[in-house]
This record gives sequence, C-alpha cells and structure tokens, in this order.
Amino acid sequence: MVELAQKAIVDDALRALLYEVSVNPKPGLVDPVSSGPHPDMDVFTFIDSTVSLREYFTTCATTGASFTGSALPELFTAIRPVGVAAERSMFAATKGVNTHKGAIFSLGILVTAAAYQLEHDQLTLMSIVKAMLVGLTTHDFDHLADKPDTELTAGERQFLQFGITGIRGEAEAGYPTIMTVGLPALKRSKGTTNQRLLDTLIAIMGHSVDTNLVKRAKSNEIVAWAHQQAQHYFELGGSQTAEGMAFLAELNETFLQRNLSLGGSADLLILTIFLGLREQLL
Ligand SMILES: CC(C)(COP(=O)(O)OP(=O)(O)OC[C@H]1O[C@@H](n2cnc3c(N)ncnc32)[C@H](O[C@H]2O[C@H](COP(=O)(O)OP(=O)(O)OP(=O)(O)O)[C@@H](O)[C@H]2O)[C@@H]1O)[C@@H](O)C(=O)NCCC(=O)NCCS
Ligand SMILES: Nc1ncnc2[nH]cnc12
Repeated sequence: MVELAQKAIVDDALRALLYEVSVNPKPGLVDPVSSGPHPDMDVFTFIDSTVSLREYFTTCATTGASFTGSALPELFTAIRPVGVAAERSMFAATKGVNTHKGAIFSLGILVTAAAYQLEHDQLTLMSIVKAMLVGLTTHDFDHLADKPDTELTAGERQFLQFGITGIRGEAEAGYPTIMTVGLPALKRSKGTTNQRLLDTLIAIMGHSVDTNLVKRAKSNEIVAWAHQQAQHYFELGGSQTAEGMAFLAELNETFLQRNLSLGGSADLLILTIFLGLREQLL
C-alpha cells in the first residue's frame, strides 16, 4: 500500500508542475498563450522538464518513506545530491534552459517530507520540512564572502547585497508564504481552476520576495512595486471581474516590456497546488 501512496505523491508533484505552467495569462511567466519575458522557453519546454523529473520525485518519495534515522537533516542531506542530478536531467531535457531549478529544490523537499509523513502522521508536513532544513541558510551562506564573484548564484549574490535569503529562507522557515498566503488564497478562491490559480498566484506575488524579480530588476525596490500591483488587482475584483482581467493584461505587458520574471512566485504557486492536490482542494 505504501508504494501506491508514494506514487500518488509523485503524481501530485508532476500535476502541480503541469497545472502551474497551464494557468494563463500569467505576468512575467510562461503559459500556453505566451512565453512572456522568457524567449528561451515555452510551455513545451516545461512539459519536457516535468517529464524529466518523474524519476527524481520517485527517488525523493522512496527515500522519505524509508528513512529511519532520528536526525531529519540527514534526510535532506540524502536527497540533495539527487536534486543536483535532477538539475542535470532538467537541463538535458530543456537543452540548457532553467525551467524548474527552484522547483527541484522546493518540490523535492515537500515530496520527501510528504513520503516521510506516511509513516509519521502525528507530525505536520511543515514541522518535518523545518526539521530537515535546520541551519540551511547558515550552511549555504556562511562562507559566501570567500566565493569568487563569478561563481555566485542569483540567490547568493542577493544575500550578500540585500540580505535576501530567497528560497532558502522561505524553505527553512517552513514555507510561510504558502501556509499564510498561498493555501488560504486557494481555499477562498472561486470560479474555474484557471481563475482560482490566477488569484492564488497574484496573492503570492503580493507577499513574496522573489529573487528572479529582484535579479531582473537589478533592485530590491521592485518587490514593493509588485506588492502594490497585486493589491490593485484584487481591489478591481481579481479574476472575477472584467476590470481585474483587463488590469492583468496590462500587467502582462508591463512585465514583458520591463523584462521582469516571477519565477519564484511561480514556484510558490507550484508548491501551493501540490499541497492543494494533497488536501483535495483541487
Ligand atoms: C537553493 C537553490 C534553489 C539554489 O538557489 P540559487 O542561489 O541558485 O538561486 P535563488 O535565486 O536563491 O533561487 C533559485 C530559484 O528558486 C526560485 N525562487 C526564487 N525566489 C523564490 C522565492 N522567494 N520563493 C520560492 N522560490 C523562489 C526561482 O526558481 C524559479 O525561477 C526560475 C525560472 O525563472 P528565470 O527568471 O527564467 O530564472 P533564470 O533562468 O535563472 O533567469 P534568467 O537567466 O532567465 O534571467 C526557475 O529556476 C524556477 O524554479 C529561482 O530561480 C537550489 O537549486 C540549490 O540548493 N542548488 C544547489 C544544488 C542542490 O542542492 N540542488 C538540489 C536541492 S534538493
Ligand atoms: N511558468 C513559468 N514561467 C517562467 N518561469 C517559471 N518557473 C516556474 N514556472 C515558471
């Protein structure tokens, strides 16, 4: 029976990746209608990337379900090299384009934790995640000053420049943006699945510090601007009104003109969809 439960977790992870890329029209992101500010990829790149990750998520699920250690950081240590290998599979499937690097990190952690929870259902999912990631930002950022500037990743550079902990900080804290913003937004959303997920994405955009956005804007002041746009979208009625959708169309154009990406917010939407599927909200 456990194998079936593990397979269901993997299937929900793959569904979450495909649901996210299908939602449209998403500002600053790829969807079936437009690649937005991502000339190097389209919806088919994301489909290829998703299919390349089935084996990775299956390994995460079997690793989580079979972990018998007492120290959960060892469970994260066990899957990290598998995640690195999955990044290589992704890049091979996408011909070198970064579609799901952040999702490999975050969704891999959630799949592993969900599988571990199958045998430890007295624990909440995020308590398992936080126990797995204790000390992550310290571990990853501790000796950054010694790293050659040319080798710094976007997240590492922004930590040094702005003190932004990005996806690592979000993960180590147990994904507060998902638990306090994404999931509540999904639960109160109305209409078609596309409408519900559009409103959930913009709610996330209105509360997250997206390192893709900061990277493209070359400033962390873009974050306050993005939060204001999200607030205006909901003041106009969001996906439920013609005014809200007209504003979203304008926002799509602005993101395209300014070459802004919401890759991090897209990842938080993927994780929210995954949890929504696990909780039968979708
Ligand atoms: C911890 C890692 C994710 C490495 O992090 P890194 O330092 O490399 O970069 P970060 O900026 O910290 O984040 C990387 C990706 O995480 C997503 N993200 C960013 N901010 C947030 C946030 N606040 N909440 C959630 N997720 C966030 C985002 O990923 C998505 O966007 C990418 C696509 O958008 P795009 O703009 O096209 O990105 P680029 O191609 O890079 O830019 P352009 O060149 O086009 O301008 C895509 O990745 C989405 O997933 C950030 O990009 C982790 O990878 C790590 O630890 N790596 C080391 C190896 C490892 O251990 N891996 C396995 C771990 S299980
Ligand atoms: N739909 C999307 N477009 C661009 N980057 C993404 N990262 C995750 N989903 C994405």
